[in-house]
Amino acid sequence: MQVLERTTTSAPEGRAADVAPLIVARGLTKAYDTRATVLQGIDLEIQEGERVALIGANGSGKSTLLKSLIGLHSISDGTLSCFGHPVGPEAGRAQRLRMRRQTGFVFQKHCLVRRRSVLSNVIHGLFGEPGSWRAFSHSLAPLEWRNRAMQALADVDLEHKALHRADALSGGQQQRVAIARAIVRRPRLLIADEPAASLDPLSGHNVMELFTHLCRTQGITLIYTSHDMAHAMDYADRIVALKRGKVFFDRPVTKVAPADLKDTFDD
Ligand SMILES: Nc1ncnc2c1ncn2[C@@H]1O[C@H](COP(=O)(O)OP(=O)(O)OP(=O)(O)O)[C@@H](O)[C@H]1O
Repeated sequence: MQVLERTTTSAPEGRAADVAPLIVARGLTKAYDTRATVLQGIDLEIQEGERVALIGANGSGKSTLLKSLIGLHSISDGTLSCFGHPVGPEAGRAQRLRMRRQTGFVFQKHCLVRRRSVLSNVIHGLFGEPGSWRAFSHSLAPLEWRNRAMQALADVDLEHKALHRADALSGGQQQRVAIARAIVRRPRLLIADEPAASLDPLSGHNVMELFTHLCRTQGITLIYTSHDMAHAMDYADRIVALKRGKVFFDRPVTKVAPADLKDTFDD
């Protein structure tokens, strides 16, 4: 693939400084049950085009925050808006669907359908579009969806594997297929929960480089969690550190010192 060179991080070019944030959270609080509050009054604004790394110790609330920000988890208190609209029960079905269409998801376990072709797996990213049953297989999908999926595969440099079975690919290649599945909707926002955690160092590096490339070329906003501090420092514009469900620090990556990272993980 063409994106092996390590690049320096910078905000995407051409971003207007005065546009409304893509995500605004105020006093965001989340409790799964009455015994423990997992997120405690999070204030956060994320601008369009930013790459934001969420870091923190196990159980600090990174995944919960990631999923809450886009309405996959309900919040217990506070306010939250995404794409300029409120997230939560007050958002109607049409609005939730609109939000989903603008968001791509990548998780540590890519959950591809092993026996299906790579192309079909990418087309599965179009479930939720009108006529979704056609997204079941590439042979049912309209030409326009197949073309979009081939373009997404080209973006992750896997066009040549389109008709291979998903389980015939390496772990790193399968994660790139999962990224193609996430970007086939042409999302404004990509949410990635430990996207490189199950990959070897080189494949992990390639996946993070690929995110950087997609964000730069397609203007996608990226929010990802990582336990790998090199992945946080090298591929984000900004780091949000959580400690016991609160924001411990939130600053541009250029202003994060090694001591900040150490303090994040100290008890
Ligand atoms: N579905 C759930 N139901 C109940 N409690 C949950 C649920 N998901 C997470 N938790 C709890 O919320 C807390 C934060 O979990 P979360 O997965 O958000 O943390 P994390 O920082 O992503 O952790 P890790 O780095 O281990 O993935 C933990 O105490 C966890 O047990």
